[in-house]
Amino acid sequence: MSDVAVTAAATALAPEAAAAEFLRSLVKPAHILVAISGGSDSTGLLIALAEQLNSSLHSKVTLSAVTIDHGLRAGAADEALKVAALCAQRGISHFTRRWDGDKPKSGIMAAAREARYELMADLAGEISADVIVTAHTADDQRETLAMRRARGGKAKDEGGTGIADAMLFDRRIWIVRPFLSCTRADIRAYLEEYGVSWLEDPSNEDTRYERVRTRMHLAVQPPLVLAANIGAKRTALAEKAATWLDEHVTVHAEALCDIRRAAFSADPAVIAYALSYLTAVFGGGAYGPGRKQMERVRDFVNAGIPGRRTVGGVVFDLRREALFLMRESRNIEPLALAPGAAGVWDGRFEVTNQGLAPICVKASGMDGAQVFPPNLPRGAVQRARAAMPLFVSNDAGVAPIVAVAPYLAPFDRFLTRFDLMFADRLSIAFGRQAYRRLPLSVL
Ligand SMILES: Nc1ncnc2c1ncn2[C@@H]1O[C@H](COP(=O)(O)OP(=O)(O)OP(=O)(O)O)[C@@H](O)[C@H]1O
Repeated sequence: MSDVAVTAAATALAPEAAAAEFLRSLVKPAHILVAISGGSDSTGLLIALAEQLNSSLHSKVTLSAVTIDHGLRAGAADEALKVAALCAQRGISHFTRRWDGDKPKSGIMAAAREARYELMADLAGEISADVIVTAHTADDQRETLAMRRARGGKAKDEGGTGIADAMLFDRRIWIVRPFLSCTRADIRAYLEEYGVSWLEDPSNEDTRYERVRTRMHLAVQPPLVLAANIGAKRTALAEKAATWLDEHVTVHAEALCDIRRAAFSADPAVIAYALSYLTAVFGGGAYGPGRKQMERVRDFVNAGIPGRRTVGGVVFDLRREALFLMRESRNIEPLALAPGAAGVWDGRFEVTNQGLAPICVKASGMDGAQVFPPNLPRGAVQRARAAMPLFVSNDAGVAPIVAVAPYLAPFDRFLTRFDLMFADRLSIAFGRQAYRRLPLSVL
């Protein structure tokens, strides 16, 4: 058993206790949007929250519920109606939202999840909900960690977070998972006690899904193991990496950064964590490279021989005084924007066309403007300039008018609270506001 694992007996929370703890953590008044599929976990979460609120300890809390019909199964619309009926019985406002967009041929699960979060976040905006809650359980957590381990991931060390207990989606709304320390068995027993039934999702039995196979495998393993303090380890790492960032890293014009050589004598785990996120941000990726790749970069720096390496679309340019990072100026796709339209270019910049003509955003190449301080090495600056955005108007007579902001890809869609400290510092280094705005006192 790894050092991050503790037995369920020590940490599993009863559903009522988990609901009560979550309600206590909210800054009141609060409006909670419960994501309910109708399965046992999310039905349990809705009932547990409603019961706590009925006991009138939290009179300033409002509950609403949402079911997403992904348009993928014939029975889904019917299930949403059943959930709506349950909510009506309890006097809880219920909304159904349907995913009508084009469905991709591969990666349907990931696309459905993305669409689900998008629809829920939109609804939360419409009804002024402060927070969305989903009913991920300790069993889900255990399955996720087992799957990552099976894929050779880093679930066992501090880099592996599993499912986060709170996540900022799309810089818009926090999604919190109050049942992450509850077991499915306890939730079902709780519902049975209240005489509330739930829907069984047929895909839960479908062994074509990796999660279903993992669940079956885990069912015959020794008692439930929860990775309870993974979050604490990750938070500590994010805080150390934030300090490292403050002490050693300077960002220039949102496209070039230098890291003092002395930084590389720090704890390897801290360096790998920070470098991975820096690589994602400068390379425009949603995820950073794995720890092994970052350790190779660290070894390259510590070997001390000036030269260049490219990892994850980022050039690591080692000079005598510092390591410089910038986007590799190859493979950068142009982005067309109609008047008034906004989009993310190269995963790095959010651009809004505020002019009257259509524009194209592309890599500057040799035409890059001089936006960097004069004392930086020329080669590094030239490379960074070449990968900066250039705005070209489709109407030769009209100059492009744009608003540009750095887009920190790994944090702007799914920011976990473990990474909050590091994300805050990095966004400030990029001249952006920090992320902390939250209706939860626990965060
Ligand atoms: N169709 C749905 N409508 C509303 N909420 C849903 C729906 N599907 C899932 N959820 C919410 O998400 C939780 C987790 O569901 P599930 O494990 O099926 O999703 P997942 O795809 O594994 O997780 P993730 O939320 O990370 O995408 C549920 O307990 C519920 O709160």
